[in-house]
Amino acid sequence: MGGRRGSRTQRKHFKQSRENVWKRPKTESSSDPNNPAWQPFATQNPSFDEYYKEQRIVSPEEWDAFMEMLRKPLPAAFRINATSQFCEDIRSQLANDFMKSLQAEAIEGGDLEPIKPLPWYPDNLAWQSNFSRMQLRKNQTLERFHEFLKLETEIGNISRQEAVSMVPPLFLDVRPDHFVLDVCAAPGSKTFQLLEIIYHSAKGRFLPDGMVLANDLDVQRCNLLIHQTKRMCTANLIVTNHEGQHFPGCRSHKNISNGSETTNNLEQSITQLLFDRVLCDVPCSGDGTLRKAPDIWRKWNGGMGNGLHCLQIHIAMRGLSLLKVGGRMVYSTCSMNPVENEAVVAEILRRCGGSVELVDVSNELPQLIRRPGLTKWKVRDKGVWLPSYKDARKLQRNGIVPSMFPSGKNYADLTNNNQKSENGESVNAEDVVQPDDTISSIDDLEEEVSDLPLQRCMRIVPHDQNTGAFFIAVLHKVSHLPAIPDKSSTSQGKLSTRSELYENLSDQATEEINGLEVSSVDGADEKILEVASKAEENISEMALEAADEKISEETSEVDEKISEVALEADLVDDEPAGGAPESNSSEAADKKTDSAKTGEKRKLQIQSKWKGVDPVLFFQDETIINSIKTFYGIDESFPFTGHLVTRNKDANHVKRIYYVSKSVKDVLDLNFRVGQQLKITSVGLKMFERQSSREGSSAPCSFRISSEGLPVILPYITKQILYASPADFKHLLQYKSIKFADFVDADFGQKAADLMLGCCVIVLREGK
Ligand SMILES: C[S@@+](CC[C@H](N)C(=O)[O-])C[C@H]1O[C@@H](n2cnc3c(N)ncnc32)[C@H](O)[C@@H]1O
Repeated sequence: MGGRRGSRTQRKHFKQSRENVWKRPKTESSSDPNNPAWQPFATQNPSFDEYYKEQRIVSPEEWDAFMEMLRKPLPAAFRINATSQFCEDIRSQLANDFMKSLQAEAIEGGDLEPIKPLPWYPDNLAWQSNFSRMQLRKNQTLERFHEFLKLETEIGNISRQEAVSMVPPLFLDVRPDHFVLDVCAAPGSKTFQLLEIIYHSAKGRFLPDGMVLANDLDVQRCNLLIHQTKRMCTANLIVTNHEGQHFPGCRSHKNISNGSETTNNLEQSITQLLFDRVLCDVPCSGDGTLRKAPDIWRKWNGGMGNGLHCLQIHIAMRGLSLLKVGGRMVYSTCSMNPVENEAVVAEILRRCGGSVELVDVSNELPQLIRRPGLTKWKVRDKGVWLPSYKDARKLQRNGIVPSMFPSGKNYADLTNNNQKSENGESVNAEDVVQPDDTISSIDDLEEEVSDLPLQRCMRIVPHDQNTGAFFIAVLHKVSHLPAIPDKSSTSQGKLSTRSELYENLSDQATEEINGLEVSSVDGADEKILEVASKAEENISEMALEAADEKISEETSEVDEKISEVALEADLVDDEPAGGAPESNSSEAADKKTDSAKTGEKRKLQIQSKWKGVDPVLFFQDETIINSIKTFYGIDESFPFTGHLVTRNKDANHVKRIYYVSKSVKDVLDLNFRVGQQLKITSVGLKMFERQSSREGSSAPCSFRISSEGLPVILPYITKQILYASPADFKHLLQYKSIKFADFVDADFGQKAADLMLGCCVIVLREGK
């Protein structure tokens, strides 16, 4: 493993295992029970039983209850969007209407409570219904409730999300001014939740000071995320498409403004993209979702977690390196497997050597039932139990690494009697055995126990509170990460992992310091001593920075490849479902022939560092901005300068103008300064759109306000805005055209007649 080659293999492995979780093969028979070919999913798998019984994730006495719950369909869960203006109405409709009206149906089905708020989720904002998704879809009596869920989801007032998947963001302790990185974010349920938390805790201020950067490796899944988060109408989100383990460092040495800043603001602009909070909800084997995706029963095998372990460590390590000192990171998976969970956490704690602590959160969310993390577990490979790395060596299991085991020990380090193995690692000669040596009985083997406080991790199991399973660990960065050698996975003479880069770079830095120290002692040069001590302080930072540069060079190559593939597959060139400012915007190409469109688009994309991705540009055309300001009478206090972005360099052909928060603007500024390291697939809130109708294009202002952006700018609009009575508002919705004289409120009719040609805003006046 390690290096680019390793990560590609891991990605392939991930994609294969991913299918287990999300896809049912097309060839499989339909789910119609009247079809004779139909077979229900087998909800058993002997290897699963053997594996988890041995891992003791639940006690032997609980085993049957655990398995029984795993075989039941998962109840539907959803969250009310705390920032929605209808939040209170929805909560009360659930508590006062649906809780009662669904009772009869629930009793018939043997459940006591039809729907209930999840007791551990703050403010009764998350609910669980004891009806499965299937029941909701099929049962006539539940139709009204199902329709309610569908409609409110579409509008963005509620989000359907598995109950346990709501847990990780709650442990992140996000505040409104935080910069949050969601490293593996698609399809975006937790991103949406994070944005909600940021907005809700900002308590109605103009826009929160914080932002969320949602990243995912998979461009198609990024589009799902964009679609999902579009319902939030946010200016505080950036969506990027990178490998999490190689996420760019964005560190600038220069502090140059784009010309839009005052000196005061310039002093405060950021020089490195670091985050207050990081969520690493990493790719995993997903067996915690068995109740939702029962096809996993058939495909599950004990090796699935082993193949993801190293990738998970790399993503988590990158997350930690992008976390500010003092910041919090949550590592989570929807897998029950200790190799993907406790083993990963243990390895990152070892690599961070005291700079990162595992937080005891037992006092947080006390109503959430969870189990402490394991301190002992075993590794299974190709049907054989391996209690320690020593055993993996004996059996020459190349895919097994020391970090998968509780001690994390590479036993070769502990002996004097060493020899070099094939891959350059030391092996105790006594331990070298033939591959056909087998381990007969697991009971004969020595059991490893971790000495790290892994009981502070949390495992949620299904039968504790009728949910799916999840694993969560909360980490706190107390100081800069050290330069750590990655002994567990080193291949000789090759820099392949980030930690190896750290090691190598930190060695160089140490040599420099040693040199300086010698000369300073010899020449008693105080200046040199000062520089030396400063250099020493900065070792890990230097290592990080140089590693970032190396990694980001490598990443851009691979990411360009991904872009090419996406372009070929027409993923990038299509207008996305949500219409957000994705890389695929086709602004410049409007009203041109297809080939001219393609030519122009390619030209624009060439200006971008990322192939197939239109660059994000600050929109600074004063003529257009002033015409918008004047036409809508936008109050001077509305922050315009530097907050408008587009994907098109040619102002005459800009079709959409997006609005970004101050936090996002700062990140975009930095991204320019560091040579566009971020591959941005979506950013900003669509605020203005060029009028396309004939009447509209002859209006004094050629841009209309988009409905997504309206809530943000509404309080600042002083012209082209009218307040209608409910009766007139209804008429406006009902009829395509109305004569001014026909409005019920004559004054409203007169004001409407006085409007300038073009877009206007009609606000519904409160009725009686
Ligand atoms: C468990 S899912 C994340 C679910 C998401 N956090 C949510 O709540 O909706 C894992 C995600 O990781 C992405 N992924 C896989 N390998 C990755 C990598 N190397 N870097 C970043 N993302 C990756 C997958 O595309 C997938 O969307």
